[in-house]
Amino acid sequence: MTRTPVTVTVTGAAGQIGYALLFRIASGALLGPDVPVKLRLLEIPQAVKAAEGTAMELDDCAFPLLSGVEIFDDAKKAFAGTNVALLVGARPRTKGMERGDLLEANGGIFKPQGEAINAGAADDVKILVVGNPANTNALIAQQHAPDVPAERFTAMTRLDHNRAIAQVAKKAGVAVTDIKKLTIWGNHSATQYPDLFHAEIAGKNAAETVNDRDWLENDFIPTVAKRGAAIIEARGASSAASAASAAIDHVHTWVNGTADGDWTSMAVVSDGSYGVPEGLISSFPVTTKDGKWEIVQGLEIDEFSRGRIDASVAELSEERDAVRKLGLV
Ligand SMILES: NC(=O)C1=CN([C@@H]2O[C@H](COP(=O)(O)OP(=O)(O)OC[C@H]3O[C@@H](n4cnc5c(N)ncnc54)[C@H](O)[C@@H]3O)[C@@H](O)[C@H]2O)C=CC1
Ligand SMILES: O=C([O-])CC(=O)C(=O)O
Repeated sequence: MTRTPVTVTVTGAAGQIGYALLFRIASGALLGPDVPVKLRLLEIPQAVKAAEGTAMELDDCAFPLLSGVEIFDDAKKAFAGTNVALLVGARPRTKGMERGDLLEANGGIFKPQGEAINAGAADDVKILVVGNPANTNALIAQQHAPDVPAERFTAMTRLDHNRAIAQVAKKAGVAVTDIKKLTIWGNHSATQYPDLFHAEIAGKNAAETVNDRDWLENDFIPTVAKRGAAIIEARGASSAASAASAAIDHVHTWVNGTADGDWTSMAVVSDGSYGVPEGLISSFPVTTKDGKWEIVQGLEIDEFSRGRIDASVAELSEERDAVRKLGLV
């Protein structure tokens, strides 16, 4: 039986993450090797031509699962009927821009995109916001889509999650597949808290197995939290292929489920769990099943972890206050 193609909308399609992402979606990595996809690319008018070039290359790959590519510079059209929306395009911070300016500029993108998703996306739409500041951009879009269940709006901390797994595996001299139950808490920013106290290495507590508190506090946490800046320093451009790979992982896990005995990190709308104020889009440990996520409950949070989680969540509250003042939420 031939399946109906799933419609996937990608914003910022002509950007560097878009270039790394689209080919993997079309190859089947996003949804699975038997799921045909239809791509809808959204760009600003100046970048439509570049998106057309990428679409030509997608044609040239003759991907068996790709049933069509359409390009738009109008959000309402791009999100009409979409099942999966990957919101990658955002306004980067430029010289002389204050944080408030950045939030305002992104509000100008994520408010209309939230409205467009509300107006025309498919009933089962799932949204991943990658464009920074990802958590607050997701909050802005979610607040302008009152008819879409809030839990469908998520923001990406899977890149941080994957970065943390890679660092622990290297430190412990094990395979990345031996690391389970890693959690990124809070904001996708330098305040994020990668948590090893609930993680496992080959079935044993990760923090105890590593048994190196100095490394955990002064190497592991800052390395993961500042990895984005380190990549920019080394590459002269921000993470692109790894960000695209994490976006694929995020949606694939959301749709296909977490493995038994493991969880992942996703920034999702808080229900008040772990003292995170309700409504903030904050990263938590989550399990997924049948296309739905659930926050892992009952983890004991010690004083050290409490302080780290609270600091990152306080930053999210400040960002929410700032966009409230701008009338964006
Ligand atoms: N959450 C995460 O872990 C990560 C997030 N990022 C963020 O992802 C975003 C994209 O990164 P890159 O692809 O490297 O940037 P880029 O600058 O190469 O591409 C962004 C693209 O978005 C487009 N765009 C701007 N406004 C748009 C709008 N209103 N509608 C549709 N498209 C629009 C631009 O024309 C451009 O082609 C940035 O905000 C970056 O900071 C990057 C890495 C990791
Ligand atoms: O810092 C940036 O612009 C890119 C980013 O979010 C990351 O690499 O984590």
